[in-house]
Amino acid sequence: MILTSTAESRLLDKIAMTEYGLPEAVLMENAGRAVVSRMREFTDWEGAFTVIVCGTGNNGGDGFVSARYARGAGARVLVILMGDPSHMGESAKMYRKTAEKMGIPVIEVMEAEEAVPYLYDADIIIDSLIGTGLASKVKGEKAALIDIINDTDALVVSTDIPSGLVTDTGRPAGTAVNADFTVALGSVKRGHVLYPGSEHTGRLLFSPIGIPEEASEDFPVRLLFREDIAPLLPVRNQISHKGKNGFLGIFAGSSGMEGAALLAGQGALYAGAGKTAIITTGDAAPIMAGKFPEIMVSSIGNGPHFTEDMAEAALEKAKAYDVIAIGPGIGRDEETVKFVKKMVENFEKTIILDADGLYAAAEAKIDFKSCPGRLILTPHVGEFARLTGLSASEIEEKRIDAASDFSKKNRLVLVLKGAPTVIGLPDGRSYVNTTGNPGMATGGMGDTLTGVIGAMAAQGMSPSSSAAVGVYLHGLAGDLAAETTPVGYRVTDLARLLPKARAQITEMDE
Ligand SMILES: NC(=O)C1=CN([C@@H]2O[C@H](COP(=O)(O)OP(=O)(O)OC[C@H]3O[C@@H](n4cnc5c(N)ncnc54)[C@H](O)[C@@H]3O)[C@@H](O)[C@H]2O)[C@H](O)CC1
Ligand SMILES: [K+]
Repeated sequence: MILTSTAESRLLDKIAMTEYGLPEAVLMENAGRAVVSRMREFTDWEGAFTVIVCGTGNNGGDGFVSARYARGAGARVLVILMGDPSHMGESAKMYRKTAEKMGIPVIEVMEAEEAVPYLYDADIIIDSLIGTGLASKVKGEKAALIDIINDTDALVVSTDIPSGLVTDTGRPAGTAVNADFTVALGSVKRGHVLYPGSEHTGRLLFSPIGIPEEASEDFPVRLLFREDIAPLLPVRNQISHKGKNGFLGIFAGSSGMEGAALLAGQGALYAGAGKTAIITTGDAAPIMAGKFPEIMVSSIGNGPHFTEDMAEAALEKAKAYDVIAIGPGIGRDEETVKFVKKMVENFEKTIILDADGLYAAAEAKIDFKSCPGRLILTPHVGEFARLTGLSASEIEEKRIDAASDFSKKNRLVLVLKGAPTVIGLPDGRSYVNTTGNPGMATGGMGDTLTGVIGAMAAQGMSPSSSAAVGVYLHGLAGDLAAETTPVGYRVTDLARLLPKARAQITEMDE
């Protein structure tokens, strides 16, 4: 499913109207009706005192349509209109008249205070004050009205996007409605999935409004749902044997940081890699040996961490692997930085670069475009800040564009971890993941994800698909873990749920 910016959602409306001949009034009718029909599953309109708060834009127009359908569903309805009615567009004006013709009371208010008696009495409030047309910081009486809506204990349903939320960034423009439900109309917007927009949105529902799918087929940002992932998963047929499911070599660990390497290996194991090897340093190997009988642990050179002179032997060893991962627990010694540089600039198959492997890449100023291999980088915001020179807040402000700009410029796959995780593709398109939860913000989750993505790539998937499936699966396993223990579940609990998550994806596909 596509994820749109404000400009893209406006373009979609325009294409629908001009190229497909769908009048604005039809889109608006579909929108207003969708809000009421999608909510039937979650609330009983019958007898509910419903106050529809309308602005003077098309979001308000949707609200006048919703008033009719809520009435039709048995609710007692009343419309509060705030703003200069002369600003209303033709469709919105028309639907106001329709509602009034049916005897639906429309109360024009200039001050938020006037709306107080109705709002505090409401069972349900439909928030149709401002949608994607938010122009700047919400000012004056509309801001006060939003704060009153948030203060009531009515069930709040936002039309298209919570009023006051900036569609492109998910940030409140001064203040924003805290909705219990938001019905996204025609497309899911970036503000619905970017933090804190995802909190203001509440439970996100989606409804098409008649815009043909073709209109958006080349839009660059897509949300990853199960139906996007299922077709990408390699089918494990009966005769499949470990050789077919690929060989992943994980160059990881150092003295005192053996755990990260083991967690990456564990992630690969439970994600179905055919064979998994951990290659580590002389001092770290004995600590790891035997922890997972299925994982071959070997070492190159002696000493506490990787050094440049180990690179030749490592590249020799790496010939046996289909995919390698570099980084979990390798440390930041300058010799290790040189080791990583040699590996990344000479290995010709797929490399997942993570954790201190990313630190090394930034320190050594590796020119990713000139590397012979297919790269997948998996930074969290801090590692990405070091790679790009952007600050963490600059990145969070434009997480989707920051990821896709970087992946396009460096012609690689970038997994920008966080809420939500964004996958930038070499051609500048991007995926936004829809699985995962706050319980996953703990040490070792990233190491595990490296192993999961490595396992997907080892099973023959392209770097883009490996990243998409790996991130989705990892988050889904985290959601399964959270079902039993909301917070405080261990990374290992998540890893052990990977096979169940994978089965859940393929089962539902049959
Ligand atoms: N375009 C279409 O074909 C369809 C759009 N749909 C709905 O329309 C809105 C977008 O409508 P738009 O007319 O562009 O503006 P809004 O109604 O979202 O907002 C304008 C409204 O808000 C007030 N306002 C704007 N900025 C501020 C501010 N900073 N402070 C206070 N008030 C502000 C302005 O005065 C107007 O009253 C979209 O979200 C959909 O809901 C249909 O769904 C489908 C057809
Ligand atoms: K709204």
